[in-house]
Parts: sequence; C-alpha cells; structure tokens
Amino acid sequence: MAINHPSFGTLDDDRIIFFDTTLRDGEQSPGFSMNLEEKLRMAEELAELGVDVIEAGFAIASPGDFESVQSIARKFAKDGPVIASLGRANPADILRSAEALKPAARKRIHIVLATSELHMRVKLRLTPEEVLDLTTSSVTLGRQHSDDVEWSAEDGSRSDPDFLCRCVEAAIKAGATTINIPDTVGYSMPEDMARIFRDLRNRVPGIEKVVLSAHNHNDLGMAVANTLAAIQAGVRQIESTINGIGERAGNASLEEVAMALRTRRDALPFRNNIQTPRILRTSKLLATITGFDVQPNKAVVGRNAFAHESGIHQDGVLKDASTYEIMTPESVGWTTNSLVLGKHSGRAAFRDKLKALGYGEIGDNALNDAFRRFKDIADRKKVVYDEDVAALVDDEVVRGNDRVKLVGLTVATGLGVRPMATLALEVDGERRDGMATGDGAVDATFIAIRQAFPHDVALKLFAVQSVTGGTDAQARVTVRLEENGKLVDGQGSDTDTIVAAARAYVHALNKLLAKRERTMPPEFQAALTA
Ligand SMILES: CC(=O)SCCNC(=O)CCNC(=O)[C@H](O)C(C)(C)COP(=O)(O)OP(=O)(O)OC[C@H]1O[C@@H](n2cnc3c(N)ncnc32)[C@H](O)[C@@H]1OP(=O)(O)O
Ligand SMILES: CC(C)C(=O)C(=O)O
Repeated sequence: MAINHPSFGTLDDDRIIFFDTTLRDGEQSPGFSMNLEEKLRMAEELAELGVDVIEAGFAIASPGDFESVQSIARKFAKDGPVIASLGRANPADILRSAEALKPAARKRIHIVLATSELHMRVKLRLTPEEVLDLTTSSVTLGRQHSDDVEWSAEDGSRSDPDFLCRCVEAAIKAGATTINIPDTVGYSMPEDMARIFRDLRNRVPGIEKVVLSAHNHNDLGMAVANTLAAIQAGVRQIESTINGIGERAGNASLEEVAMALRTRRDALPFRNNIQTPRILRTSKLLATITGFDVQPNKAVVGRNAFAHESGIHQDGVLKDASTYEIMTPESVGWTTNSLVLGKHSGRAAFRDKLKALGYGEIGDNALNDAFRRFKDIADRKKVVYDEDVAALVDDEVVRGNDRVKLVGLTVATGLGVRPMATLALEVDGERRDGMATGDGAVDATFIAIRQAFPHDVALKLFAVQSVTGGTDAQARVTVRLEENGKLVDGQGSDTDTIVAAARAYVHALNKLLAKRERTMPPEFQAALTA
C-alpha cells in the first residue's frame, strides 16, 4: 500500500529509501572524523549518488557538528536530499537539531531512545513507563519543528517485543513518520530481523501509515544480510554507509545493499534512486577523505571485487564475463581491465593481455617462451604488472633468432667473499659452460660468459633500471658492447638483477653476431665463434 510521506509525497510500496549515515554513524568510526569542508564535499557526492536522506550529524554533539549540519542544510536549501540531524529524546537535542536544519529545503529530525531492558535500566536509568512517556513527548516536540520525524528504538532488536510494539505505537501516535528499529550491537540474524518487522506490521495500529526502517550494525558480519531480510519483511527505508563504515565493525554498506537490490531483482523487486555507476567514485572519495582504504576483497568496491587471477576463471571471463561476474564492473563504476595476471593465469589471459598491450603479431615460439618466463616471474612476484609483461615479451621477441642463449646461472656472493658465477650457455644448440670469479657478481657473470663463449669486446655501458616498484620489481639492464667501432645495446629484464644483466649481455652479444654475419662471408663465421 502506498504511503503519503511529508518529504517524499506518495511512496509506492516498491520504493526503497536510502538513508545515508556516513556523516553521522560513519563518522563514529574511530579515526574517521571529517572536517567541515570534507563533509560538504561528501554530502555533494552522496546527493549525486542518489541517496534520499543524508544524516548530516548529531547537532548537539559539538559546535563543529552543529556547523556541519547547518552548512549541509544550507547547501541543500533549494532542493536535494532530505537532511537529517540525530538527537537524544530530550528538548535540548531536538531544538539544536531543529536550529541546525532550518536552512534545508527538506529536513528530518531524528530522535533516538533505547528500548531494551538492559539499556533502559543500566544506561538511561529509566523505567519502561518513563521511556514510553519520553517517546511521546520527544516526538511531539520534534513534530512542532519538522513534519518529517524519525523515531529510532536504540537496541530495538534486543528489546522485549511487546514493549517495542507499545513504544512504536506511542511514537506513531505522537506523529513519527519513520520508525527505525536498529540492530545497534549487530546481534541479530536475518530471521530475527524479519520476525521483528513482521511482528510490528501485524500488531501496531497505524503502522501502515509510516515508513519502516532498518539500521544494522556489522558486529557479526550480518548487517547487509539483515538489511535485505528486513526489506523482505516490509521495510522500505534502509540506513547504511559508504564502505560500511560506522561505530565498531560498521554499518550495512550502501554499495552492497544497492547492488544486491540491482542484481537480485528476482528476490528483491524494488526501485531506488541510487546511481550505481557512481558507487566506486563515492567509495574512493570517502577513502581519500578519511585516509582509510577498503580491504582488497571488499564486495563491490574492493580492488579485487572484479579481478580474476586464475586461468580457468580468466578463460571463462574472456569467453563470456557472466561465467564469473554476477554484475558488470561498469555498473558500479569500474573501468579498468579486470584480468590480473598472476601465477594462476593461463595462456588465454596472457595472450589477451599481450593484445591489450599492443603485441598483436608475436609468433607462437616467442609467445610460449614469454609465457614460460611469465610463470616463472609470477611465482616470485606478488603482482605481475603490465610493464613486467611488456619487458619480458620485449625480451623474448628480440631473442627469437638468437644463436647464444642463457640456460643457467648460479652466483655465489656475500660479505668478504669473492663472487663466483657458474653459467651455462647454448650456442647454436650446443651447451657451453663457464665459471669465473670477479669484482662483484656482475663482473664474475660477464667473465663467465666470455669463458663459455670466447670473444673480445669492450663493455661501454652498464645501466640498471627498475621496471616497477617494490623489492620484487623486475630490473631492466642495458649493456652496451663495442667491437671494431661498432656499438650494440642489449636489454635484459628479470626480478634478479644479475640474471637481468646476464640476459642483457647475451642479447648484446647476439646483436654483434648478427652484425658480423651480415658483413662477413659464411666461411669466416665458424672461425670467429670457435
Ligand atoms: C547508537 C548510537 O549510535 S547513538 C548516537 C551516538 N552518538 C553520539 O553519542 C554523538 C556524540 N555524543 C556526544 O557528543 C555526547 O555524548 C553528547 C553531547 C551527546 C552528550 O554528552 P554528555 O552530556 O557529556 O553526556 P554523556 O555522553 O557522558 O552521557 C550520555 C547521557 O545521555 C543520556 N542518554 C543516552 N541516550 C539517551 C537518549 N536516547 N535520550 C535521552 N538521554 C539519553 C545518558 O543516560 C547519559 O545521561 P546521564 O549523564 O544523565 O547519565
Ligand atoms: C541512532 C541509532 C539509529 C543508531 O545509530 C543505532 O542504534 O545503532
């Protein structure tokens, strides 16, 4: 049945209102305080995202909180979301909220009062009858300052069901337009949630005229599941935060609820105003403002939420993304390639990555060799970046017709030890070994190469550069050799700088051999390489 709501007009039964409390409950996360400018920026973004209500703060908490609520109210003085301020069930809090909200085009006074036996007895030190009276008087006062009043039964999910029904009835009679039942300590299970709301709908007179709301905490990781169960039991306002931030383990995360509604319309056939392609940028804005990134595996907005690393998954995604993606990355604002190369990746993803990097025409041999080296690097590196792939493919492409190949290298070095390199080359298919000591690991390696494959050239340049960041980054080494006035540059890359150096030297050597072949008759070639 449709509800006639003071802020929203006619609300059809399939409409879900998103009440965002990132700036109030979210800010209650330790270390997540935001300054005025940051709250204003966040409020702007939340409005763009399409939330229906922004809870801007707790006006009486501090002069700063008052100013934030008032400034956000001013920002939405002409139109925009409903702006709410929370306060306790006492006149001072309610009047402070009313004052701060004055400039807003649409405002809501939000009043909270605990209803559980434990909270009433220990925290409030009030009898149930006093709580009932306070409910009536506070909501009545709230209604004198705003047509839109939300009443929340703090610790409602642990309250006696009969008493909760009486409180809700009193709040509705006093004029509350939204009734919110929080699972304040994140104790409920989805079936508890459903039971609480069904109970209220069955038992409280006038409940059909107000919007029912759920506010769930994540102490047992069930905030989103509880929110969805509440919707299925008749709730039409959900309270949530961006990235699920909030007191202790946080609140139901807006992005997860919104995407569950979008993805599971079969089970949750409801409409809402959330512009889901803005979700990622809103999440990132909050992370930037607070300095807290979401964990990589966070649903919807985590770095890995749409990343596929294993070969079988990547192959499936390349054939049809719906094999492993229940929602599209674009639907929440992701634009980057979701295939992450790692040790579990297969050839299909590797080939796809090469295509994306512009390596369309690589021969099968070079591709296979590059893939083998990629697996080797992936075993050693946490993440194989695009630049790593490019470096190793470049390596393989230029090595396609090499006569000299590096097939083995061991280097022993350390403090007070003269470095020794033991090395194996394949020259025109024939194995040659070298072993040498030197002034450093690189020097020993280069001498060993000259031992395995005697030649007389001058080393003109040796340069090392890091391809990507981190101590596991690939090194790209450039070696310049000179022979009879001819200069050649060789490149090599590897996570091991010495191996990269050996590859670069051998690469330069191959270029020299190619030059010789182009300038000398075949009968002299054998003599040169003997
Ligand atoms: C579940 C929730 O998230 S509720 C919202 C939580 N958010 C906040 O607490 C906002 C920040 N809070 C504050 O800045 C402060 O706590 C203030 C300004 C609200 C109050 O500060 P103080 O006056 O110093 O009181 P203090 O915080 O020590 O204690 C809270 C008092 O409010 C009373 N109280 C708690 N909830 C309610 C309520 N819903 N209605 C009426 N009184 C309440 C407590 O019984 C206690 O009263 P007492 O001092 O007589 O024992
Ligand atoms: C103020 C209410 C809604 C709250 O934050 C809670 O009970 O967790």
